[in-house]
Amino acid sequence: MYRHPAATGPVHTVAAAEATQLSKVYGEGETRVVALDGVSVGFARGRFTAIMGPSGSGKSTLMHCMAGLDAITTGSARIGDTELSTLGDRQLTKLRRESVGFVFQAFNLLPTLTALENITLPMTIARRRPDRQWLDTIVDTVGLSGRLSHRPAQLSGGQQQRVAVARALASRPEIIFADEPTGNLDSRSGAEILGFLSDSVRELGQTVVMVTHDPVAAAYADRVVFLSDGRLTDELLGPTAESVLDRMGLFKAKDRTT
Ligand SMILES: Nc1ncnc2c1ncn2[C@@H]1O[C@H](COP(=O)(O)OP(=O)(O)OP(=O)(O)O)[C@@H](O)[C@H]1O
Repeated sequence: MYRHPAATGPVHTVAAAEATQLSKVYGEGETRVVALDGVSVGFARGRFTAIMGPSGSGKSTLMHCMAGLDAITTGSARIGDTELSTLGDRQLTKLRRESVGFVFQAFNLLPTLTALENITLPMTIARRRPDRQWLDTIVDTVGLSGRLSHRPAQLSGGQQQRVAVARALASRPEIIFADEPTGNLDSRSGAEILGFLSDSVRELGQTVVMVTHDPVAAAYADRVVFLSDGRLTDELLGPTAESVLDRMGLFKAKDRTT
């Protein structure tokens, strides 16, 4: 099992990441916003979870807090056995580099590097030698074999996002967080990316958490958790696009009656 060097206490984790009574407050006085209000949720190992909810419900905040990109106000956020609030900036940077993979809506590739250099960049920075066989598997999985020496500007949006997915997978992180990974893609490229993310879970045992607005995207996940006004309000196992839509409709109907 993964164990961060800074971790203390007993090993008891089944979740790759877990929030317990997690609250996040931005600002103070008149600008105070409670973005997360006592959220408790676990993201099981080797599972694909989608986070859904209306705009402003706290989806990105939850992802950022769980990924150690944003400090929590109260409660607990853990990756593996590591309590993020106990880590200093340097330890957090190390944890993000070693244990977390990211895929963002804007592909966030370095324009001067080739596809291969972008994929291996986090490991280059960490001075870790990539596992050649693993790298080949990933590059094959995302269908980039013929494009490794291309720079991002020479690749389509879908191919750039495939590079970002390969980069997230390359170091076999404890967990991958994807924030609207198909937001900038046409539906065919989007479906490919979602297919790669779910393949990485089912075939490679990766843990993936994805924020999305799209019921079709959410249907690739094993489980959907719904946020509303900073609270976890519902969840759906084995979602289909129809069941997600249905559930979202229900929320809208509830909103109208309260
Ligand atoms: N840095 C910040 N400073 C102040 N308030 C913030 C900050 N980031 C987010 N918020 C507020 O926290 C709440 C939750 O925002 P968040 O971005 O997590 O929502 P979201 O569900 O991801 O929304 P969207 O679907 O529109 O991306 C919102 O009310 C937002 O305005």
